[in-house]
Amino acid sequence: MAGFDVIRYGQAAREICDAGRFLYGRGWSPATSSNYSRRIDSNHLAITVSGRHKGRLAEQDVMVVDLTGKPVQSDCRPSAETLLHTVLYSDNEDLGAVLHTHSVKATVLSRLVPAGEHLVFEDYELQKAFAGVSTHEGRVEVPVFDNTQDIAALAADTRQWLADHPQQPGYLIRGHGLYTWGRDMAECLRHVEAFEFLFECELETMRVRG
Ligand SMILES: CSC[C@@H](O)[C@@H](O)C(=O)COP(=O)(O)O
Ligand SMILES: [Zn+2]
Repeated sequence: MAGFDVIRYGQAAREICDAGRFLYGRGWSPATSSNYSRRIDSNHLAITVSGRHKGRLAEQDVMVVDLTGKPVQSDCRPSAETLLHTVLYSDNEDLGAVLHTHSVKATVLSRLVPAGEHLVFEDYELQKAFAGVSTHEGRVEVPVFDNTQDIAALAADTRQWLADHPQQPGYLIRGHGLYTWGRDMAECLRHVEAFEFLFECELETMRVRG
């Protein structure tokens, strides 16, 4: 007994591999950066093995962990940032996928937001690409957490923030990248694209204003 449905694992692994090819192709997951996960059931998720090239993922590059981040039937090491994924799934049973990317725009913009401030998207039609947003007339607040190698501490900080702001679609880590999530992989990929478009708009606005 695997302890999880192997057919669902196979489907999750294929979705993760396809997402990797797309995100690497767009330049948003360079040089083995990034990690991706997909829920299998209420207690298991499929997640990328640490250090793998995201543009060339195959099924053996995707493993199963439980919601504490413990590997299930695998000798591989899961993503070093597994806890940033598991806290999201633990606190939201409707969550089906999490994508972490390292684009140039996310990285640069995260360094330009002053310490203690959020990035705020306002009056962009494309905000409606985020789940639950039906008008441009709202605010999407994106917190910027300081980067750290202490992933357990960062996971605790992100968990607290999400508990206080349950509708937000993602967060940045300064000088590092984006975390976003969705009910399924399609929604999660849409969120990555929406963030990237909005990051570019913000950076271009700053450039034009000087
Ligand atoms: C290639 S440096 C990026 C890593 O330090 C990390 O931030 C990352 O996104 C990938 O880590 P991984 O352990 O492969 O999931
Ligand atoms: Zn990273």
